[in-house]
Amino acid sequence: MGVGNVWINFWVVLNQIIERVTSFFRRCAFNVLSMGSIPIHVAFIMDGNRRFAKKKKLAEGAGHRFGYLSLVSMLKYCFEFGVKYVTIYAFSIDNFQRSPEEVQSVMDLMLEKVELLIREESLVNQYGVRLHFLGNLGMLSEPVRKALEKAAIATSNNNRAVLSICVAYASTDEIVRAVEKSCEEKWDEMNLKSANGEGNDLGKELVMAENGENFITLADVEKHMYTTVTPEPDMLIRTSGEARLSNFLLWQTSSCYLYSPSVLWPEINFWHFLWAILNFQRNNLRLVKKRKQL
Ligand SMILES: CC(C)=CCC/C(C)=C/CC/C(C)=C/COP(=O)(O)OP(=O)(O)O
Repeated sequence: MGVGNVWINFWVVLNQIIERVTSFFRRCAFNVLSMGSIPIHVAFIMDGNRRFAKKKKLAEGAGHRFGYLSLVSMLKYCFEFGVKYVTIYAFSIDNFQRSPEEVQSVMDLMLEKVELLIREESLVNQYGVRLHFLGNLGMLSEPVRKALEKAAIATSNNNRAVLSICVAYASTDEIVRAVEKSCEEKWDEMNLKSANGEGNDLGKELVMAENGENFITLADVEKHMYTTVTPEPDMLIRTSGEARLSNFLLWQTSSCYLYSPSVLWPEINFWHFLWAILNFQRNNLRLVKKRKQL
């Protein structure tokens, strides 16, 4: 055996030992934290990828590639910790206004990684995660849309957790669409009543509308949101120190704990995640009370 091979074997074994030791410490830390409340649903705004590339003097696209690695680590920590739902802001409708090269580069990355995520041995299958894509998917190119549909179908039998990936997403777009659908549904219902000669009911509804009562209810709108498969997030982590929602889950986050560490997304690590959970646990009692009052 050459000296080169000895070194390679040494590195492989060393990395395995490091992974086992860190995994042991992770489990210890999780066991301690599990005594407190665990968020059921965590959402991420993965901010700071381009700034990371700039800081490290890398090509812009490299920032998003490193960002993907952080995403995989965060998913692993979430699912190891027992989080059941994770939602990520992968591409906003506003992001389409970036240069065509950048849009293409993120789309290529998404295509490549979604293919990886549905492989048999992937993290998604290891943790039994169903992939759910939400947003105005009609804005995507056909190959990307087809790849996302394929991934959703390939993971549809996984039932231990859900990863919702928001692509071509804007919360205001989601709300407008849900209100439109609710109105259409209501009009159809009224037309049916009128066709069945139930004029009285129809009359009552028109009087209600004239009196300023709601023509459609919160429940009507909620039924048409993209997020019906998940409960509301308990914690939203946005990296790079920004404490804004940037049109992400505006409807769903009224009593969600927002945590915004100053670290850039590709730099986020286990300790940031742990610290986020600790902060969540400190604030959760107050938020649970608030939710009950709503
Ligand atoms: C399979 C899959 C879902 C892959 C997703 C990969 C990934 C990390 C996408 C992030 C996309 C994005 C526009 C992030 C925001 O950072 P930014 O570009 O706005 O960076 P900045 O805040 O520094 O400008």
